[in-house]
Amino acid sequence: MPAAQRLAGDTEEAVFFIQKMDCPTEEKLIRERLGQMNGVGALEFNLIQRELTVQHQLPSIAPIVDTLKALDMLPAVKSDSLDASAQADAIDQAAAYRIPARRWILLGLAGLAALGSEIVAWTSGDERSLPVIALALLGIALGGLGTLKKGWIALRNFSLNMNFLMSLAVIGAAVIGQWPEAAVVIVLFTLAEMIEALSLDRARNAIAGLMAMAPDLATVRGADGSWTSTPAREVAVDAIVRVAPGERVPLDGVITEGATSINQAPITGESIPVAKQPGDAVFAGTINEHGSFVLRVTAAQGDSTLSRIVKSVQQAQGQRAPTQRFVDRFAQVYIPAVVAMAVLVAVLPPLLMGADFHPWLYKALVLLVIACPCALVISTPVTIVSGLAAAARHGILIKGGVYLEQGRKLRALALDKTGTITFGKPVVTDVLSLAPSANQEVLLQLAISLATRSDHPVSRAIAAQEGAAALEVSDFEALAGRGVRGRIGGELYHLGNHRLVHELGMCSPELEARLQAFEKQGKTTTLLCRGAQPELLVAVADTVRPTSREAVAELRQLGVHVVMLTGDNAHTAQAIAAQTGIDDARGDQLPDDKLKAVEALGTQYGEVGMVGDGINDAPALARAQIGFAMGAAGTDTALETADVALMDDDLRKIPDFIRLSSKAHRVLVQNITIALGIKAVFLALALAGMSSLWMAVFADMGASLIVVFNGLRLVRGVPSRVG
Ligand SMILES: Nc1ncnc2c1ncn2[C@@H]1O[C@H](COP(=O)(O)OP(=O)(O)OP(=O)(O)O)[C@@H](O)[C@H]1O
Ligand SMILES: [Cu+]
Repeated sequence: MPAAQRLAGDTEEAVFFIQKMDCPTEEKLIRERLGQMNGVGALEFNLIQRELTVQHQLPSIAPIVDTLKALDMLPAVKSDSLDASAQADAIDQAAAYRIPARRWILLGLAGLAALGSEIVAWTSGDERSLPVIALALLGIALGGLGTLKKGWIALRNFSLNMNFLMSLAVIGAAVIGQWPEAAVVIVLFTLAEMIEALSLDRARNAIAGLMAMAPDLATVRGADGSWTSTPAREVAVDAIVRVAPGERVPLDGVITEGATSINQAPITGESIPVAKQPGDAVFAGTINEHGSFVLRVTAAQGDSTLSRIVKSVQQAQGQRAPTQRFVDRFAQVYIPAVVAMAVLVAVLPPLLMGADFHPWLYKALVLLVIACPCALVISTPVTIVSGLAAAARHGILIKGGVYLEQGRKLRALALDKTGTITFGKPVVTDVLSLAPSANQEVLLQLAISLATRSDHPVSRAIAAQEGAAALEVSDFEALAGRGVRGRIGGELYHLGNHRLVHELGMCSPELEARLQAFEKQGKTTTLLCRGAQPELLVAVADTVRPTSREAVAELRQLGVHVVMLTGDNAHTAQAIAAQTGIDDARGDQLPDDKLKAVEALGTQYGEVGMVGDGINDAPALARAQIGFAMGAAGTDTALETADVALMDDDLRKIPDFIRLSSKAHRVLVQNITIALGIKAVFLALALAGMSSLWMAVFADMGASLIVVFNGLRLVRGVPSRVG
């Protein structure tokens, strides 16, 4: 197979919708032809969406279209970076594609003709009488011309594919006088292809079904204040939309009036209603339970969180998972090997042993049918897509089949504390003046003035304190992992943690003892230092999420070592870890320490996952085999950068993800075993002369159906938490 050329410099991209591309054999054919064209680079196939993405450097896409047409692929242009106006050509064909009734009727008639031919041959005892041949030809003409045509194209392009093998088998059967059998085989094969196309549609619908959750219409306020029903896709950002009780939210937005509770299951997978009030974000597709409310639209329909989830799942399934790559490589060797074997079977026994020519030729034809790896090749993508779709429904967005396959191998998981194990919304619990003479009010005002300038959760907690108005701060600077500093009224102040105080050389045994008392209660301590003197101590406490403890226990059951990595001090880390059931907690971690910790976990345990907010742990997240982000429904970056994004803040979704990964793995192994097992059985039967052609086709069809339905089983859901 020609490798895709590496194109240097800028490339253009065109996306085609190819209705006829529903079997991996078509992919192979296209890959072989387009791969040889000058100026064509990477090709990306998405069989389930029937999409082909071509990177190229051609002045126009016409030659690509011509090549595809010559292969009888009937491409429709979905997008073309050279010609933006081409876009409308085929946007929703994938969704609208159905097998036309005409084809089913033709196939039914073909089946009757084939059956008739079989019956006449059987009752008359003559397989080569005129009526038998006429009926068989009728069956082939009605049901098999498509296959024969594709077979001919494959032959012209020297591509050994399923259609070619089938055509050869049918022609071979006719040549040796097995007319009824030739007709039955081709009808069965066509039927199998149609059923396979249908089942792929089901896999695709698993994804499209996600999108269908957002309503098409929105009630929008016009300039005159009246409400009109408008198609959601036409509603612009900042429009004002009303949502009635029981309705689904049509677009992403922020509530401006009214309060309600919303079932966010379509986004987060969690059906417990969430209370919403003005200022809260709501998502397209979620269900408004009680109140009626008004929202200001924050994203057009195509950019809504739900759309982005769907796009992300579609992209994810376009990338090949490791098993799929293996299966594809295997198929490349398998087909030629079986074909070579068929040739030997047809030629050797008659030549060497003077055996009868006919029975061996027949066996060879059966082998050709068995050579079709369709079931094998289709089994993996169907399983992966089903798994990705099931996860998305459960509020877990997996960015590629790779991660779905890898999840079950996780042996260690590093968690960040603030916002991951805890809510990340600390509140001030204690304020303590360290200099007895000083005025605490004034010190607190200074602390608030500095804290107001920072977005760090600890600073935000302090800034939220009641106090006199914030003072002017100059030379403000944030000190990562430590705190902040700035000048107020000409004097330099530091506001930061224990580490900062040490680095400034301001700690004392007395202060140490005071700090420890708070830290051991799981509180985070912050000190305000004037010049060279710590003067005010502020302790803040964060609440552990109730789901964290359960998640940690489940992870441990799954054999995953859980580690807490936090920038907070070691005592606080220990205290919070104890509340959560984590026995390995590491505090005082700067971003670089977190990275090193993840690396060390990798060598000690194997595959490592990391959950973080991506601010102070971006390097560690990138280094982990799987980087998780939480609460992705609200933040764009988390949705985009994580390998696996949890749409809400429930850590229990990680054990769910691992279980889904194990289940997907089991289904993959089953599918490969079934596909290869059936082939092996029929290989033996064929050589023993005990399999007929139609049995081989039937077995092939059966195997395809079994693996597809087995794969689709995954859509039904994420394995439950109990047990
Ligand atoms: N802007 C700031 N204002 C106040 N304190 C800060 C600030 N930045 C850092 N700190 C102090 O430094 C510590 C470490 O901060 P860092 O941002 O590295 O981790 P974190 O967000 O607290 O915890 P985690 O690593 O679990 O997310 C904080 O616990 C806090 O005490
Ligand atoms: Cu100290």
